[in-house]
Amino acid sequence: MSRKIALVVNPTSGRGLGARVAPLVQSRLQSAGLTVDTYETTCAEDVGRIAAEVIASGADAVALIGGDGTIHLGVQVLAKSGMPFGVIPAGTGNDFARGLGVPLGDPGAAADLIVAGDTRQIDLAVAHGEFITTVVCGGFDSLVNKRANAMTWPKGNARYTVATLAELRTFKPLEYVVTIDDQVIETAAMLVAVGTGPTYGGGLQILHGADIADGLLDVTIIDPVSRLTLLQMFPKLAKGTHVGHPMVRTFRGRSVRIESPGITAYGDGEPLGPLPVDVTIEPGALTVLA
Ligand SMILES: Nc1ncnc2c1ncn2[C@@H]1O[C@H](COP(=O)(O)OP(=O)(O)OP(=O)(O)O)[C@@H](O)[C@H]1O
Repeated sequence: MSRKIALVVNPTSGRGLGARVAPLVQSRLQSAGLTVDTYETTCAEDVGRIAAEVIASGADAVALIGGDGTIHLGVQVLAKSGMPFGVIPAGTGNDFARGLGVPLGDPGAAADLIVAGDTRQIDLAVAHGEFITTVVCGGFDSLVNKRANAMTWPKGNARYTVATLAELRTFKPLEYVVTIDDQVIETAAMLVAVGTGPTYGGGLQILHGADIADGLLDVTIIDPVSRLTLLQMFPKLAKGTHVGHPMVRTFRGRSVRIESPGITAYGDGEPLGPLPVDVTIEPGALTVLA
């Protein structure tokens, strides 16, 4: 009997990329002999509702066409369900797909991973009662995230560059208390980021070397640096070569609390709520086709 795949499409992801790649992905899956039921979301709430329907329908797996925001919504329902979950990246950031090693910019190749059907278990972080698939941040980066989310221009990752330059003009280091398991760190810092996946902001390796299946949270603290030094760090973040910089500290742990007054925590690029935020880990919570 052929495997039954539910293909859930956010047509608005990546400014319409989701809608554009859906027919190609559907026909690739069908020509490989899979039975495909396609669902198109009409609003954010549809993602979780359809994911729950799919789990109840007895489908063998679910594939999501979308970006990190759509995946975040779907994972709230798919986590701990045991339902194998594949991703066709179609967003602007695609950091979850990047962390999994799913090919970007090649929906056919991403669909082939779903056809292959190999599964593995990966970890999820939990913060403010939500599953997080990539990074929780609270600091300079959450201000950049907030500004970038509100921008309609420029398109794609260039938004983060423009937002970074704008925030840099006025940003001052923040006072933090960061608790990693039993270790309490009181420090001034530019940002504190924690999570399971290595990147955010469309490929910035803030948690360079993070293993999505090691049962641990990775933490990066960037200590107070000048605006120029922070700016110079961005190309290094893209390559992961910021690690080893004397003002970059990295840690691993099972629970992390970030406290700093007046800052909002972001998770998977979406606002989670004001700090403090407690981040914990759910090892192996998601079954992925990748
Ligand atoms: N029809 C829809 N179905 C699902 N979500 C929708 C829809 N219309 C708007 N949205 C909103 O779109 C948001 C963003 O979608 P998504 O993350 O897939 O794309 P993106 O923002 O282009 O990419 P990325 O998050 O990778 O930067 C979702 O979090 C949701 O709130």
